[in-house]
Amino acid sequence: MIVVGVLKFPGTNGDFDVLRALELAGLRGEVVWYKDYRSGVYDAVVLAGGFSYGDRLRAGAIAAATEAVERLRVDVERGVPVLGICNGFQILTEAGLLPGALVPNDPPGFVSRWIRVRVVDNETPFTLLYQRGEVVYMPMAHAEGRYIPTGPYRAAFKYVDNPNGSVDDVAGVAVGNVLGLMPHPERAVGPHVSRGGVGGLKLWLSLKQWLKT
Ligand SMILES: NC(=O)CC[C@H](N)C(=O)O
Repeated sequence: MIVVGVLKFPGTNGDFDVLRALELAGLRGEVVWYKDYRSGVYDAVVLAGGFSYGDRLRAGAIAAATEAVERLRVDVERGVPVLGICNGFQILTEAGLLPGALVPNDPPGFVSRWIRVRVVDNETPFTLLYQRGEVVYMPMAHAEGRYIPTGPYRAAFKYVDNPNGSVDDVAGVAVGNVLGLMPHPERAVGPHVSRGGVGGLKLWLSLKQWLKT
């Protein structure tokens, strides 16, 4: 049976929403506490959002130094699709699994509102059902989401109205089967989880198609 692991650290708070979104797409998800994470178990892995370790040091920095992320690295090398949402994206950049850094917003402060993003790469396991250039609506909720490249990178999503000062309007970055995204596709799957936006639904359905379930 196909199972998507939803990795949870102390302070992760988006895991339940991810489970619900997976379920709506017809995928089976399983929350896995970081200490219990093993490589070779999951068909795909989602790092849910939140405030791992209270965002101490830098958002994502402490989680990135755990054994769980070393095990995740093994799965990435084997081609397992991995999605980091918001704090999950911050963990992936801190771990060097995605290029660049996510630094405090400019202008500074926590921004929680619905925004529009444009899909620029529809060749990832999480975006194949979107049209290239399609604009989708999703909520954002972060204080450290300003993307700064540190070398070459492939943007997967771009903000339509840049809310945080990200270089080149970058909202999401992909490398191989790894995708990081600042806004929350798990909170844009229908009225039960959000106020009705469904811009994230195709992301979960894309994964389902990619996994051929
Ligand atoms: N929603 C989240 O994942 C929060 C992200 C992060 N802790 C920040 O505020 O930047």
